[in-house]
Amino acid sequence: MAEFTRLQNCLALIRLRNPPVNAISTTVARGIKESLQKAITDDTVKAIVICGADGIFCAGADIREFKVHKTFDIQLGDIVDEIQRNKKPVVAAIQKLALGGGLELALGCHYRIAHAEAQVGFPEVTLGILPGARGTQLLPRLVGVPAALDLIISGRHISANEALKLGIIDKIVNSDPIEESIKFAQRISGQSSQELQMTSDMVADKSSALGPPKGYTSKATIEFFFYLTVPGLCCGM
Ligand SMILES: C/C=C(\C)C(=O)SCCNC(=O)CCNC(=O)[C@H](O)C(C)(C)COP(=O)(O)OP(=O)(O)OC[C@H]1O[C@@H](n2cnc3c(N)ncnc32)[C@H](O)[C@@H]1OP(=O)(O)O
Repeated sequence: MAEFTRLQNCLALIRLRNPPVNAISTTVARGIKESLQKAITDDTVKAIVICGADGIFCAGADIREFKVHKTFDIQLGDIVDEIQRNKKPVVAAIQKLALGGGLELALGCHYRIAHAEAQVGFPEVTLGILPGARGTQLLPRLVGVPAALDLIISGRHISANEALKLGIIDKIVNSDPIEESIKFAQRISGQSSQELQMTSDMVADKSSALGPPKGYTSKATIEFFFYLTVPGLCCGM
């Protein structure tokens, strides 16, 4: 499930809870969607923090459901779109792990604050799939196409430090990232929706200005580049 808490100071906290790794099951996805709706439609909420329970953000889609249904049906892409469409700033507080769909959820947020020991990555390739919930568009916007390809194709987990250097994470802390995210969300909750919209537009402009990386000129690479960067060309979630 996902727990919705209305905090003081005009903030809402959405906490993923699905032991042992807060994987995104259909129930968790529904909980996130409902919590987001509550936070977005409540005019007294000015900023939103998303975190995980029990010291871990999220290890991605719930592979227990995958084993039963042979497919993931969590509509995570819709959730990421909703976060991005919404005008209130959303901060992801990353403790320990943000993998697969967990990283896509965090990439959909406007800011990411991680604990120094956290790790992030896209392990989808180890399941024979590609990130399908906007990760293939959002990651290259932040880190560029070659680094995004490397992470998506290798499936490797990287440290918070490497993620910070690449630009995936905005800030690393040695203290509790949830507390830090709440403080940060409080600070930015004064930002007008117009300012936030301008920031989102700038990120979108930057991504559409990206061309295929120099030296990568084969037709297959260019097609893959567009697959990576153009929303809607991506399969299924
Ligand atoms: C579409 C697809 C989308 C959106 C995706 O997100 S695909 C990606 C799905 N996620 C993964 O493939 C991650 C797989 N898990 C791991 O790599 C590791 O388990 C871990 C790094 C998350 C933790 O490793 P470790 O500390 O060594 O511990 P264990 O491997 O022993 O795992 C601990 C328990 O957690 C359960 N687990 C792990 N990942 C998931 C998951 N995604 N969904 C459900 N449960 C998960 C794992 O089975 C262990 O459970 P128990 O055996 O202790 O009951």
